[in-house]
Amino acid sequence: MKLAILAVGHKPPVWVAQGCAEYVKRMPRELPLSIVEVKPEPRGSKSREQLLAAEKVRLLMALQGYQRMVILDERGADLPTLQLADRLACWMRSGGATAFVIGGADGIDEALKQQADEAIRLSSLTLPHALARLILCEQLYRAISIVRNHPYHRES
Ligand SMILES: C[S@@+](CC[C@H](N)C(=O)[O-])C[C@H]1O[C@@H](n2cnc3c(N)ncnc32)[C@H](O)[C@@H]1O
Repeated sequence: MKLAILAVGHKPPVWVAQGCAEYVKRMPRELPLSIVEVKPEPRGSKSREQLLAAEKVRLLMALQGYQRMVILDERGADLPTLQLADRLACWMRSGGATAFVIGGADGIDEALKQQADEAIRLSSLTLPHALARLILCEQLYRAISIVRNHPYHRES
């Protein structure tokens, strides 16, 4: 099964890119993780709805070929790490590529959110999208480590 993070945004800071690259590299061969950057709509005189609608079109293009869409949203469901690992194992059994969508500075279009299979949050805090990307990479690596009984994750 393949995983991808579809992130609305330009190149993140170097420390985010390096951190993400490290976790992408650590992912096992049977669960490759890629990061796809989706161009943000240029900010200007457009309304938030117009910006998000334009970004939605680009996200829908990028989502082609993925069978499962998981939206990252601070208002999404709480998914503790062990539950994320359970969910990941379940997705791996069902098969199909999974895309995680991270919005840009203004978030994600409401209609696109309604189309998602799941909406999860990493915290109840609003995170900058680059940081959300890095945390998600680490949590996906942690989750697959749990699934494979790798000692990266330690229970207290
Ligand atoms: C700066 S935030 C956008 C905040 C925007 N005001 C909103 O209403 O969603 C950019 C993106 O980062 C992700 N994000 C930010 N905080 C998050 C959190 N606590 N959990 C999951 N994703 C988060 C979401 O995908 C969000 O669309």
